[in-house]
Amino acid sequence: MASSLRLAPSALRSVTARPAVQSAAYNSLRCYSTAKAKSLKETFADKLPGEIEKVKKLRKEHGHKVLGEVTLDQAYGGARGVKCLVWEGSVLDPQEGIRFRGKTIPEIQKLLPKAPGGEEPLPEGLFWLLLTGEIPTEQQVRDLSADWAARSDIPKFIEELIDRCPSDLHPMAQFSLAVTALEHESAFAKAYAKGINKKDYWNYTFEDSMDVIAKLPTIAARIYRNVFKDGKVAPVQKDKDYAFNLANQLGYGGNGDFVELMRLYLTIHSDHEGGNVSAHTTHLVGSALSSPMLSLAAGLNGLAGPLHGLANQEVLRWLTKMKQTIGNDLSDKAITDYLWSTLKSGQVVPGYGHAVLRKTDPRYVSQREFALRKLPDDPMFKLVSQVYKIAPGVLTEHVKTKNPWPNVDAHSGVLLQYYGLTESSYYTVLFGVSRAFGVLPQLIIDRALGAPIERPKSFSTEAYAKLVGAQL
Ligand SMILES: CC(=O)SCCNC(=O)CCNC(=O)[C@H](O)C(C)(C)COP(=O)(O)OP(=O)(O)OC[C@H]1O[C@@H](n2cnc3c(N)ncnc32)[C@H](O)[C@@H]1OP(=O)(O)O
Ligand SMILES: O=C([O-])CC(=O)C(=O)O
Repeated sequence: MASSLRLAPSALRSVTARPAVQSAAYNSLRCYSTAKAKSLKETFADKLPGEIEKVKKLRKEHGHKVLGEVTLDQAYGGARGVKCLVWEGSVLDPQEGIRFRGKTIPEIQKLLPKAPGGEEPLPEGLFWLLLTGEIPTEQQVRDLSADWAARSDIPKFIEELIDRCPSDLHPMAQFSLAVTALEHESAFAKAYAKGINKKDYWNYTFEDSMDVIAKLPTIAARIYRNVFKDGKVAPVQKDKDYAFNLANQLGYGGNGDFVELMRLYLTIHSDHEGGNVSAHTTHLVGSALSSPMLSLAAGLNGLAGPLHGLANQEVLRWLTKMKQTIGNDLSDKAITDYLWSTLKSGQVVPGYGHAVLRKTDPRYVSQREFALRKLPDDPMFKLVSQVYKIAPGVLTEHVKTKNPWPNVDAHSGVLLQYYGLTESSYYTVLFGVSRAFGVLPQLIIDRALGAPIERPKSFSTEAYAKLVGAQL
């Protein structure tokens, strides 16, 4: 691995050449500052040789050390706790929650650049942080907004593909279809077909990742406007930030609080280390050198499952049904009874529990704080707060659940519905836009570090029995 990790001179040279798509709009936005800031690609390329050396040294000196043992229960139990993935952007502590490159959510809320007059961090800054480990300057973030806006056009055939989807095809299926179809634009796939040196993989992965992220708001908004509104999508405003454009294309750009919510939402839903279904899938599919488009689409298909990202849709539906059942009676007893009726019918309480977390998710906390500031009197927020008071006790009494506390999905829907985005079947698409900000930086890093094809070992039950000395 060691020698294959060195960066080809061609890859280093090409980082300074901006892709043609950045052109006019990009240059017009340079008015934010006259001095040229180092671009994201240059920053990453500068750091790369050091990162490669770091991993090389670590593996050379400690590669033989044992990280832990794997029990038979872990093999049957969804590989919970097995240490076998590398993920640079974030690490999840069961008690404390997520840290992005070592920084907590309150810290990144403080440190990352904001939009003029805004309070929430810009997701552009988070993407920069996840890829490079550095906090970008305001100008670097503005340049990134401009770069993405300049790359945002989607091919006509993808517009038509989305338009031809039946309106009762789930928005996540439409989203995944459109992202898969972006394969047509993949610089990585085209270069690979021609034949490229493996040391150049990251360069094409970077360009594809930037293109995909840039196009997601237009794709996501087209799905929303087709399924739920008049089918018309506003053009991307090239001088505005990413979250503003997403909000505006959805049809909510006139509400500054919703735009701020999108900035927070896209930032906090991005990354949750490498083992969750969407991150792991994107990484796994990418390890076969499938393009970033195909890898992300695979991850989105995983995010669309109800135990993962679709839980945000399930939470709002569950809360709405609860409201229909208990009406205005938000007493402890009414909520307790409803929770037990869900559990006794063999269903999960959506938005509660987690495979790793053992405390309230800090992403839940940051959304709750937003709600306390912006919508303290909203009836659905009051219901969410009351469930937060009661559910952990009920789930503890139920015994089964290892974590009785709420996760990110327990709070996101209530914020969206407050601003009029009530179509819960759409919610996971927004999660998917954000998740691209977490999984694509790692895909670039994977290719830059020469990560191999992923292939863990499996056994049949008979073979495991033999391995542990059991008679079946
Ligand atoms: C962005 C995200 O993906 S965050 C997670 C979103 N998903 C949800 O909110 C759905 C509800 N929660 C769950 O289903 C689970 O807590 C998961 C999928 C998140 C984690 O699953 P696990 O790591 O297997 O949880 P855990 O070890 O606590 O599960 C033990 C048992 O408790 C049950 N359990 C866990 N959470 C809940 C819950 N919220 N309601 C009822 N039962 C639960 C499990 O189904 C399992 O039951 P089983 O033994 O009959 O199979
Ligand atoms: O970490 C997990 O398993 C699920 C989760 O919260 C996420 O992916 O955001």
